[in-house]
Amino acid sequence: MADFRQQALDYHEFPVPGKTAVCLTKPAETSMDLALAYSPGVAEPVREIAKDPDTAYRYTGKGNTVAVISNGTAILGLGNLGPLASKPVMEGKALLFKHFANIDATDIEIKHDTTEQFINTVEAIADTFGGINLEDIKAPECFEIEKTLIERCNVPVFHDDQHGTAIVTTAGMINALEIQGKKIEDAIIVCMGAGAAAIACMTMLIKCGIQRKHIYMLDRKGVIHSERTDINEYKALFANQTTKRTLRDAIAGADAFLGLSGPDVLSGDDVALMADKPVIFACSNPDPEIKPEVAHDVRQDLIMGTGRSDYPNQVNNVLCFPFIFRGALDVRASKINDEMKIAAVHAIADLAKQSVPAAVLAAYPDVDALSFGPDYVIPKPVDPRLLSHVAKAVAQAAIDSGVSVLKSLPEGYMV
Ligand SMILES: NC(=O)C1=CN([C@@H]2O[C@H](COP(=O)(O)OP(=O)(O)OC[C@H]3O[C@@H](n4cnc5c(N)ncnc54)[C@H](OP(=O)(O)O)[C@@H]3O)[C@@H](O)[C@H]2O)C=CC1
Ligand SMILES: CC(=O)C(=O)O
Ligand SMILES: [Mg+2]
Repeated sequence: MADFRQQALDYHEFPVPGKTAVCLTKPAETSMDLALAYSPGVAEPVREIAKDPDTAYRYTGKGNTVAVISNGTAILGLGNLGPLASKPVMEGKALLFKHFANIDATDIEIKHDTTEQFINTVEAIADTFGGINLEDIKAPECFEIEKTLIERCNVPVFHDDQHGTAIVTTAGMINALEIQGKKIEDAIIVCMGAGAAAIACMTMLIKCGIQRKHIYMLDRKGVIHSERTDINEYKALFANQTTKRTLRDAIAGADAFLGLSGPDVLSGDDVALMADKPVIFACSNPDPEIKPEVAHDVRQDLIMGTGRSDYPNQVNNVLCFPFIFRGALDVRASKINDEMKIAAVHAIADLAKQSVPAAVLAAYPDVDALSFGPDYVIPKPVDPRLLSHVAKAVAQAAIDSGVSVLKSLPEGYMV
């Protein structure tokens, strides 16, 4: 473990600090190149954009850029460690945008006093980019921030921890429940955590068939129930009329547990109380709510997922955000709406049922085979088909729901 820590630090430090850099897309060798790139040539696109702002998509990189913006208030499951400490995660998201979807992402970490100040800062820079990916901003402020920015910005604004996580979790949960022979409308689910990711995941699961009354949501103080007077308006949407108060009360007989909280909050004894053939997605990063080996020691009939790359079933928003933005940017969607999100859910879920290409297996040397089943409920992030499947479904949904500038997919798109 000490070795891994040093390896991770070395990865970030060498051969140059950080994980991203800028590259040029045009020549800059000759005096003519410079005359075109800079003065006097650059004045021509300046004049065009001043006349018609839409031409920024034609003459600048705007249309292929996303800003990854954080204030560091909920960095993974590590908590509020401030904007600068969030930079490795934001650079990491930029790496994933580029590697998986060829989107040029810029990380921006914002220091602020008030929520309004944060919103104003993002609004002021939003036109520079083709889209805004909000990241690791804690609840409940994240809800107002995203809503207001969607209203005020001309480009798609997407809080990844809410919707990216919800899309991937829902895709995985649909498949895992199917493998366990459970109907989604009958499933009882315990959600540990009541923040950005948890609220969005439960909202999306309801849209895809889970019954609201079958959800037990918990925060640090226990079950969110209708007699609590200390809960915000977002948690209140999930307040049940129930006598259950603790995780132990809620987990007894539950079909599924979703962890979006912190490390080691679910014990083996809790897992033993779940219904037959349970599903556990312990998605807290970097340390899950329960270690897979602890859960598997207790139950053999379990489907287990985590947010990490080093266990089967990685339930992580990386399966979504590069690809949903790819689709949205490619048809110039003005927003990322529910139709696009639900299209992404089904594209991800369906891909797990198709046979896995050799390139994916090659990236997991410890795995002999991957096929739809308990250890493979969701595609691997390295699966090259995610790009075409998810981006195409999302782009088509944007067109069909009338939020795109392009009115049909470009000829040969993602074939
Ligand atoms: N795998 C994935 O793709 C993703 C995983 N996550 C993980 O989800 C977690 C939450 O992230 P996010 O929603 O953005 O953060 P927020 O700060 O918005 O929410 C955190 C929530 O978790 C609760 N919580 C934290 N620690 C505990 C604990 N020990 N016991 C019970 N509840 C706890 C908090 O309770 P209270 O309200 O009482 O403070 C709060 O409701 C993180 O661990 C993060 O890594 C997030 C996004 C994606
Ligand atoms: C994966 C991610 O976005 C998180 O843990 O916050
Ligand atoms: Mg995050």
